[in-house]
Amino acid sequence: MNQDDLKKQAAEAALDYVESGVIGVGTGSTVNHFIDALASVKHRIEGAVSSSEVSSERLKRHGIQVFDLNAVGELALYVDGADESNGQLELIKGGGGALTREKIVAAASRTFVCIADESKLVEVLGGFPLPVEVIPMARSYVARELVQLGGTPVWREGFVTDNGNLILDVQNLEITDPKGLEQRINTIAGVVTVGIFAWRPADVLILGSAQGPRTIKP
Ligand SMILES: O=C[C@H](O)[C@H](O)[C@H](O)COP(=O)(O)O
Repeated sequence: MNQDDLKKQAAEAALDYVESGVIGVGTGSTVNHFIDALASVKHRIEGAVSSSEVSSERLKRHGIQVFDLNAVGELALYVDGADESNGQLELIKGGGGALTREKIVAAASRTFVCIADESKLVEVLGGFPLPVEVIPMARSYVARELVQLGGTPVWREGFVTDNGNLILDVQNLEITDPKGLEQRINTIAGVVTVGIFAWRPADVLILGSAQGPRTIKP
């Protein structure tokens, strides 16, 4: 099985968590499989809140209604992918640049089910360059501050987030204290969101593997 098959396997296993009402839907290639699978059970739900324009378009193409988060209350379920997860289900997210809306929808949801292929499970976060969304005028300042923290920020040139901001991908970080670093980077002026999800980790991690889907809870 290739990596994409494993993503699809994890995505389809997440359908077990879909009950009713409006559900939260994330962004990325694994979530694209989830959206396609969701279409087969769309009669169960009222619709979805989405974390990106790309996912909204895909949901609508399947005839799934997309709601504004402000128009619905707390969401029972959020399904999204990740770039890395540790055993506590603390995550790095934002490889697709959707981290800010993802963090908002995850925060507004009771249960966050993360779907990924098994290569995303790591001992220590930081092998994947950490995405940080920044206000455009703060790009150089924030980059200098991230260097002070021991990282090597690289501007994702040409990429603009759904919120009109920029992304710095921070290499060479060994994230031994995810909550501490999430908080620290959030205090840098000009940072909109850091892609560490430690204060709001996933509740369930479904990993696609050659042996079938594996579910991990912290
Ligand atoms: O901004 C993008 C998201 O955080 C994605 O969930 C993450 O990058 C994982 O993407 P994929 O499922 O394509 O590996």
